[in-house]
Amino acid sequence: MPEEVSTVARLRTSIERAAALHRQATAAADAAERDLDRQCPEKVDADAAQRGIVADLASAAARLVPGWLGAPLDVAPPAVPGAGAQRPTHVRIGVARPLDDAEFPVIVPTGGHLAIDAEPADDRAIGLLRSVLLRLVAAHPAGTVRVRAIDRSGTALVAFQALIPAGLMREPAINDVGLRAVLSEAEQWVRQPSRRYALLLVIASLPGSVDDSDLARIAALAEQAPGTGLQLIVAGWPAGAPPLPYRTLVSLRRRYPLVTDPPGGSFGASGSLDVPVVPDPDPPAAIVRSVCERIAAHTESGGPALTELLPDQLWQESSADGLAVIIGRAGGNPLTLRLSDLTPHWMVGGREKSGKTTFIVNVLYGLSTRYGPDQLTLYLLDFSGGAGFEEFVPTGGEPSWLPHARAVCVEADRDYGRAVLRELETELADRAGRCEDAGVDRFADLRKGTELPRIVCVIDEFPALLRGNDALARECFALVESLVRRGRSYGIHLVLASESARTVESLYAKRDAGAGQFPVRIALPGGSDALDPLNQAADQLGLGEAIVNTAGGLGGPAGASRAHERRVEFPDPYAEPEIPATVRYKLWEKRPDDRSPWVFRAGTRAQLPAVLPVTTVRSVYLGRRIDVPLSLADFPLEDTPGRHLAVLGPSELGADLLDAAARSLAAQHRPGTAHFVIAPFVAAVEPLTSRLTADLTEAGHQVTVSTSPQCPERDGYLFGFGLDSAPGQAVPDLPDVLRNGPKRGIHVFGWWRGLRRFAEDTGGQAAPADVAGLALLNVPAADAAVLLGDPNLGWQPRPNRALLHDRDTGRTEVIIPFAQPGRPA
Ligand SMILES: Nc1ncnc2c1ncn2[C@@H]1O[C@H](COP(=O)(O)OP(=O)(O)OP(=O)(O)O)[C@@H](O)[C@H]1O
Repeated sequence: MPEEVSTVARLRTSIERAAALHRQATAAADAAERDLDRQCPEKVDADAAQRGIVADLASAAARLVPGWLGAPLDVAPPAVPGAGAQRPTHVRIGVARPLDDAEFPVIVPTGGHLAIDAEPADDRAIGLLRSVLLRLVAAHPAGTVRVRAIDRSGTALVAFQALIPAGLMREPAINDVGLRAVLSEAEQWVRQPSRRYALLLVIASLPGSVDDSDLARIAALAEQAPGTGLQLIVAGWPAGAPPLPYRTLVSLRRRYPLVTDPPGGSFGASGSLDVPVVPDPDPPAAIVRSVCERIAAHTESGGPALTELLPDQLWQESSADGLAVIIGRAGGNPLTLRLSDLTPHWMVGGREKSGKTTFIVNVLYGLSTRYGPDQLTLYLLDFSGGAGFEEFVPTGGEPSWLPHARAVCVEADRDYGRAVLRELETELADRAGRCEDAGVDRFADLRKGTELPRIVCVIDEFPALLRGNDALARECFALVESLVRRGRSYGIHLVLASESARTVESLYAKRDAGAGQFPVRIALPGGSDALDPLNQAADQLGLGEAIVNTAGGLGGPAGASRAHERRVEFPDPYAEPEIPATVRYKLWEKRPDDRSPWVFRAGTRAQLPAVLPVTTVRSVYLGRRIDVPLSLADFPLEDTPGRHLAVLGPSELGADLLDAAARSLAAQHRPGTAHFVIAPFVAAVEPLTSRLTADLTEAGHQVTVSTSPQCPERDGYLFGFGLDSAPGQAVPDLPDVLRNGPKRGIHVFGWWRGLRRFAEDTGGQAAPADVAGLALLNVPAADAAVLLGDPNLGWQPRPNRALLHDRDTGRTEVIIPFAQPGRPA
């Protein structure tokens, strides 16, 4: 709302300025006439004064309509078309001649519309329309204006045709179907205007079948246009229809052309400009064609492309003193931004779909082409819910990856985010130790004696990681704060992006963190909160534009030049998707080794790998730990009392966990050296236990299936599926087996769907002493806290996660449990 108000206010100011010029002209002409009427002896002087005023008006107008906007169009072109740096605010429509030999330009604001009203056969209307269109097309910075036209004849705009292949204009609509398509597009524009482009809706003539509802839609567009970059230029508006809102009318129906007040302004009491007006003539078609061809050529090579951000040769730079990357174009030139001691971390803000991921992806291509993997390591975490970094990891159809990437979190999970932050903190401590040993305190100095890559960790939508007040959020917060504060000295850099960058304020609100740690702020559309609250530089950005501020987001005095702040245009790398695809492939081909990044997808099931580690003490493998390399979550089977595992919770993953445990043990035994006793107490698990039995038997193991299971005397494993359904006591002497089994090589693995039966079967206690391993699936939080004797446990059951507790080591961790192949995620 405030934006609309200020747009309307600006519109009004510029209109009033134009109106004031005209009022002065009228007043001057009136004064001159009065002087003449009085047959004043000073008539000659009055004429001179009047000419002086007209000359002043002409030069004032010239300032508002420089170059193409105001110059006569039938002579040599006034300037290179499309080279303007600013959007036009006014455009000339003709000249006013208060005296036969003195004239000044008549100009109208581009924030309002232009309606031209003439007899059907009067060619002056279409000539004026073409003249205004030409001026606007030529004066806008190349490629920043789009033209949509409606022209029943289909021929009025042929001279502008070169704009069509350049994507700046479409074939004019010639009938009501085309008209409605154009109106729909303009309505969409008004709802979601681009700040990068202006839209000219040119109506050279309306189709004969146009009806009142079409006219109402056009009028509504005119009404809603101010502030959106949409301007209507309309010839042949039906005489009986209500006037278009916000328009200046040039009426050519009368003997003398009449120009009405511009919207929001007034020439005087009559409501029109009371001096003779000569509308601009039709511009020569050759000039129109040449302007459009040049604009089209500019446009094709106009917007920045990904290739502009990339070096000619891969991996030529050293990161010892910092990382540098071209992020886009500012004022037509490439703009380089650094991750270094002075600008260690960047913060990127922008509303949903403002191009944050695109901006970051550009930066990643720029960095990874300049620096080799020995100079740069990347950690990429996407909490935005998109698939932002998917292209950097192997996928089904595309085996390549970014060789610099160590970990890529495609579907975010706070546990994995914390794992990455912990790894970075460990790395930071290691580097700090190395610096101390070497007696240096800058990364650049440490690098003199050793090869060590700089690390860039990108966290898209980082507030998702820090939000909340649970232990995990607090730990992440502390880790980010530590990395922000100390990373610069050890070559560790953060790029944090968010829709609401304010979250980060709390990071540096703490005195010791210091706002200076985030000197680089990058505000995309809607990303003003990445800047200082008083800095409005990002209020008017379009897609593909950003404000880059290297002074912590601070603006400066109004009107002062800001050396620390640039407006940047950055490319859409997917505009030509084969370019990033080729770059990725080249980088991958040049990879120094075959280690692909660790890829984390929160919802993806984990499966028992075919090859397991060889260890002195046998372990069961139950899932993946949520650490950076997603290491195996194991439960070692020492021979001490209680080395058994209880899987708890009704989730069907309970059976899968026992299955993984059995298979992992089978893989560690030579055939014939272990006895597996399988006890399926619930019908639903029988397909699974049948497959398991068959596979273990095929591998040469001794397998007994029974619902009245007996424990082997030595070296055997009992797997009870759904023990809570077992009639009476499922396993004779279970408490004794639990206590004394392990020293005979006997271990029990049981899945109880309810906690009470588990307690009864294992000794009647809430936290049985003789089962050291607990894997909790969907066990309610309160029960879990009691079971583990930890009121601050904070375990919340969730899909595809289990809580693994080893009473003997005291370790409790969230794991991704192994699931049966084909188990839906
Ligand atoms: N420079 C650009 N030129 C043209 N289109 C662009 C440009 N940058 C981004 N876009 C387009 O804008 C859309 C949104 O971009 P992107 O996904 O990068 O935004 P985002 O802010 O990361 O979104 P989200 O809020 O989902 O995280 C995409 O369709 C993208 O192609």
